[in-house]
Amino acid sequence: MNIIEVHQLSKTFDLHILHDKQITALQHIDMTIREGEIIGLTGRSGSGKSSLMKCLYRTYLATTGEIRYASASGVIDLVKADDHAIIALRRQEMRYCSQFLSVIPRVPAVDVVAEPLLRTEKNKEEARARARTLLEMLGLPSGLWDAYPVTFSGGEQQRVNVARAIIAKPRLLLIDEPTASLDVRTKDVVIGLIRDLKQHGTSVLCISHDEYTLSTLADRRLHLQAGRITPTVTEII
Ligand SMILES: Nc1ncnc2c1ncn2[C@@H]1O[C@H](COP(=O)(O)OP(=O)(O)OP(=O)(O)O)[C@@H](O)[C@H]1O
Repeated sequence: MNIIEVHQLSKTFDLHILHDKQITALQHIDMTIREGEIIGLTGRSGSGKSSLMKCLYRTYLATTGEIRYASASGVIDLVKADDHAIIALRRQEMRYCSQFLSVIPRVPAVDVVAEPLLRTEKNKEEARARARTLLEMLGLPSGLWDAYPVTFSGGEQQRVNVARAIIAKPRLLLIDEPTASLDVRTKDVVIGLIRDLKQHGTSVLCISHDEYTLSTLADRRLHLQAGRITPTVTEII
């Protein structure tokens, strides 16, 4: 069964400060994601990968088209759904993990990671224990677990970000460059954790430029070129 069906999705930005110049980021996108499928999303810089992901997460509102999402409680069009429905989906079943951690001031790493569980789970200590397990698997030194991620290195922040994205086992995970700036061992851990999610039924759309990650993780690839999905990869990425 498809968890996502995208029909004729386009996204155009109107740049008011540039005298209403228009930038077309996505054009007539048709795509599907099956339950438990991992899709690798590739394409050159500026080809529209992040815009597509943000349209699926509704950070960006698509200009035209339809995104049918088979939620746990029925099919919903993510383009037309009201904001309350989108917020509920984000809390319960969809997660977007950008390349960069948006750091929450004065919240220790373990709570940043556990936060998606802390909202719902009664047993807060169990949620924190799960967060510590993930941080340990990802090789974040234990001395940093209670520190604030604002001062962490890029790779350390990325581990926190990935752990936070997967801790609540979302139904749909949109993840941008999860293995960039990680060493090979940690890369393998991230790949293993995302594969575990797939076993649990999670569908994943993963932007990556890393051939190792794509070849070991993705069931299928979609390639974007100037805002369109191309049937085959025709350019060097
Ligand atoms: N908020 C925005 N306002 C205006 N233009 C935007 C906005 N977001 C993206 N764009 C434009 O849309 C096009 C696609 O950008 P997008 O970030 O989706 O590409 P990308 O493939 O993710 O690139 P990268 O690999 O460099 O992250 C670019 O021309 C970009 O300038």
